Order: sequence, then C-alpha cells, then structure tokens
Amino acid sequence: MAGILLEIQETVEKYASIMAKISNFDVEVVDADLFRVAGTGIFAPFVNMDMSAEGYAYRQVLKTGKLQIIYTPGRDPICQDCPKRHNCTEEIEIAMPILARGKTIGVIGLVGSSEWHRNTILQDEGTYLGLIEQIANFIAAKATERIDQKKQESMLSALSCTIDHMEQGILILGSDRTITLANYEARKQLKLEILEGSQVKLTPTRDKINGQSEYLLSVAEKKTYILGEIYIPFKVDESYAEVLVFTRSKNLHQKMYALTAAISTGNIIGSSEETAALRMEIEKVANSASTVLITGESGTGKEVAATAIWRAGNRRDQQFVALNCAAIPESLLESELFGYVKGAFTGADPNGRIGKFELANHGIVFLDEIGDMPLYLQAKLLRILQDRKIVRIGSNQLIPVDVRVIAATNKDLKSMIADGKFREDLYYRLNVIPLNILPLRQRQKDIPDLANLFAQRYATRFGKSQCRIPPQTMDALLAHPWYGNVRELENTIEFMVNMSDEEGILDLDTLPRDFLEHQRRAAYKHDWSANPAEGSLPPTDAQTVLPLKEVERREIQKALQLFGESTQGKKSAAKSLGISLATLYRKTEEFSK
Ligand SMILES: Nc1ncnc2c1ncn2[C@@H]1O[C@H](COP(=O)(O)OP(=O)(O)OP(=O)(O)O)[C@@H](O)[C@H]1O
Repeated sequence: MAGILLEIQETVEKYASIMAKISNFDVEVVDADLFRVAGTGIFAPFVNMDMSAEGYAYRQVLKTGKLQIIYTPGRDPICQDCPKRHNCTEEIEIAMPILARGKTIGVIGLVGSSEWHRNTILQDEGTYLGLIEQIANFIAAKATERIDQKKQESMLSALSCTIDHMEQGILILGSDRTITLANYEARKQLKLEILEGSQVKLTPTRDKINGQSEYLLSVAEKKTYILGEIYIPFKVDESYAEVLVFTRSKNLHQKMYALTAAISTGNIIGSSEETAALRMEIEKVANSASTVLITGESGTGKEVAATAIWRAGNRRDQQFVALNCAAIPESLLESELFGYVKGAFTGADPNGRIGKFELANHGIVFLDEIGDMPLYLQAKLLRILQDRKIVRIGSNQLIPVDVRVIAATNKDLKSMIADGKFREDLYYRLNVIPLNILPLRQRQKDIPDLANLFAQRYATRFGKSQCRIPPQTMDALLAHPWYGNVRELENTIEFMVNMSDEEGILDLDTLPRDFLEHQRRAAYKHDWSANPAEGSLPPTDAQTVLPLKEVERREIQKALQLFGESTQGKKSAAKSLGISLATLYRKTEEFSK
C-alpha cells in the first residue's frame, strides 16, 4: 500500500486545500514513507519532497496509528531529536493518521504558526479535531477505493494470464452470445486470430463424452465440434453472461489415446526387389481413399507398411489409429471401435467414450488381425464401410466419418470364409487394394539391411558407440529361416548387441542359443543327407520329430516359465518368441482349450 496516496495525489491536494480554506491553517499530507504528497501555505513549495529527515511527530503517528496534538512545538518531547527544534516556527500542530484497510497509509497535519492559531485550537479543539478527522476519512475512502481497484486489476490480470495458459479453450459470452473474451487456446483451437465481437451459435448434439456435452460451435462461418460445458457466472454485466470451457472434439481424442502413430517410422527398409516393389506399390496407393488389405506372416512388417501408406498419403497430417482386434476382449471391441455415450451399458465409463473411428476422422484406422473380428462386428464394419457413418453405442445419432480403413491379417481369410468364420462380402470390401508382404526368408537381400539397421539402433540405445556384424555372422543370419520374420531378426540382434564385447563386434558366439541349436541341427541334417553311409546320425533328440504345434506349445510354455505370467513377463516372452503379445494371448488361449 506504500505510495497509494501519491497515486491519488490530485484528490489529496484537493482535500488539503479545502481543509486549509475552512480552517485558515496550513495543511500538509505525508504518506507512509514520509513523502509530502500535498501542502498548502508555507508547505506548498515543498510538495513532492522527502520528509524523512524531519517530521518527527508524523513518524510517531505512522508508528502508533494514533492522533498527536503538539501544543508546544520545539519543546514537546516528540521534538527532542528534531534538528530544527530550537528555531521552530510552529505554534501548534495536529497530526491525524489516515487509516485504510486497518493500516496507517499517511498523516494529515494541521499546522498553526501564530498565537491566533494556537488560541483558536485551544478554544475549540473538538471542532477542529472533528474536521481534520473527516478530511482524513475522505482521503482514506478514496485511497481504499484505489486499493480495491488495484486489487481487482491484479486479479483480472492474473486471471487473464491463467486462462491464456489453460489447455482448454475459454469463451466469455455476452447474453446475446457475442464473444467478450477468448483465451489463447480458444483462438488456436478455432483457428481464428480475433474472436472478440463475433457471435457464436452452439447446437448441442445431445451426446456426452467424458462428462462433457458435445456441441457444434459455429463462429465466423466456421463450424467445429467441441466438447465442453457452459457455466453461468454471477451476472453483473450483460457482456459476461456465460463462460464456455471447451476442447475441440479432436483435441480431446488426441489426449484420450496414446496414439500408436509414433510407433514406427514408416520407413520400409530393405534392398530386395520385393521390398522395392512394395515401396512403389505403397507410393501408388497412398493418396487413394480405398480400403487396403495387408496380408503376410506375423512380424513381416504389416503395421510398418500401413504406417508407410499413411505417411506417404494425403492423410498424413491426420490421425493414424491402430486397433488390434485380437488383443481386445470381444465384449469391448465394439465400444473401442464405435465409442459409446453416457449410460450406454453397465460397467462402461459413466461419461461415455469416443471410438477409434471417430478418433480417426479424416485419417486412417488400422485394423490389425482383422481375422479375429467376431462375425457380428464384421457385419457392422461392412455397414460402416458402405455408409461411412457410425453410431455410438447407446445413441441414435448417425455420425458421418471420413476414414480410410487399412486392415491386416496373417490368417488365410479365404479358408476362413470357407469355414464360415469370415464374411465374404466384407473380405471383398476390404480387399480393394491387396498388399502381400513376403516372409523374410523369401526376400533374403533385406536381411543385411535390416540386421545392420537394428544393430545400429540397439547400439545407440544401449550406449555402445557402434556394433559391427562380421561376414561369418551375416552368413549365419542369411541362412536362418526366420519364421518370426523381421520381429525375430530384430529381437535376435537386440540380444546380440547385449552380448557383444566393448568393441561391439557381433561374433557368432553372441547369437542366441536357440539360434545356434537350429544351425547345428541344420548342419547335421545336411551332412547326413549328403553322405548317409559315412555321416554320423543326428543325436537322438534331433531324430525325434514333433508336430509343429507341439513345438510351438512347448516353446511358449518354456518362455512363460522363464519370464513369468505377469503382463511384463508375457511381453518379454512374446518378444523372445518373436511374436506379438496379441499372438501370444491367442495361442495360449488356443492351447488351453
Ligand atoms: N521393412 C522394415 N523396416 C524396418 N523395420 C521393420 C520392417 N519390417 C518390420 N519391421 C520391424 O519389425 C517389427 C514387426 O513389424 P510389424 O509389427 O509391422 O509386423 P506385423 O506384420 O504387423 O506383425 P503382427 O502380424 O505380429 O502384428 C517391428 O518392430 C517393425 O518395426
């Protein structure tokens, strides 16, 4: 509050001069720093001057907050330290505190320098005290007003700073829905530089998501779907009738899901002719809106191809939303795909949720392991692909969606159709652009490229300056069948980088044990079949042939025993087996039947 009297100096001067005129005394006003803010008569030339070297009576009043009447200036004990006390010209002085919000913000002094002044006060002290107190109150009232105004200004500036840093858009609307104030986020989300003064129209869609109502917001001929709430503040002014706090539906979607878009670079590595052809095909189909069906064994890079289509196409700035149909329980798949509104079913998030199709509006939905989609959902998906509209569970509203669907599977959908497990009509809808990714063993030229890429990637990740694959190791990698495809190769190289010495050379002995075992068996087989008469037979266990399913079951069991059945354990088991987590779940379920 220091300096407040200076801020209302004009008013203080006015009251000081009124007081002087009424009383015929000289009047001065000092603030809490003993700075003279106003002065009449003998004090007039010394306004705006620092009085801290004098003003002993005022100092006392400021300290105690109490009135002081000095009947014998110069001789009064209060003046004992004053350097001018021996030649003091004053005859009498009244020093009244100016109090605002419980604090002494200054002092008003009534100073008489003649016998007449002294007698006048002595005769009618009460009247003069009443008068000076009244003037002190007037000044205090004005100062309080200014203090409150300053507080409000600070509060407004703090509020406006806060709302400008909020993640949600905020519009303060007048009673005619004209925007009085918009925060930075509102301007950003609505992509408009100036919003103030524009009228908004809010049409509720009647859906609620995450506890917030959805509206179609129209402003300056722009229409945007938003999720938000309208709050009605205590109304003192027509321009501040409503507060709309909102998020563009899409923005919310982006936060609701940790998008899978970032998982892959979309770079398809490999110098084989087959991979070069795949890259060209992707370039060709990237801008189309037609559905793509990617087939290929597990781990061949179907998701990599899907993201490459997204990145190369005109939807690259929109969402790429991936959903693994095998990894999500059947009962939840529908709501994951289409979302649901408030109260749609028991056990659901009470606030509703947006589905992947809406989330990916204008972008791409990648439906991995489409062969695992239950038949009734296949019918729904077919309808969406035909009508391009979705309905959230529990709602009647048809929501148009512009989504490109890319589906992928490692299953033989044709035989599934024959078994009645996959809809033929959906198959043809999906298979508009078919892309087949060959197993790694059929595009061997990619192996060195991928192996070097992964060696570099994991060397960097594990803080090794470099990793090199010597020719004999590369030969072994080239000879391996890679049933787990690129994923298995990646996991193998990760293991090898871990095993490598300081020089980062991925020798043969850095290869995983299973890998070497496989190579050894292949070598025995080769020797024996090349020269059965003299060649040694493979050891007994190598002679026992197990059905592939059994081998798979045992290896899965082994991996789960090794890594444990926790989610993390399963993740590591899947990694070591060179299959996805979803495939691991599917297979364990299969084996438990
Ligand atoms: N051409 C490639 N270039 C770089 N990395 C690749 C390539 N192909 C596959 N990968 C890597 O291999 C791993 C498996 O790829 P991806 O997940 O795309 O296979 P998928 O065929 O979709 O597997 P699944 O059928 O099990 O879902 C990923 O880590 C991916 O980054």
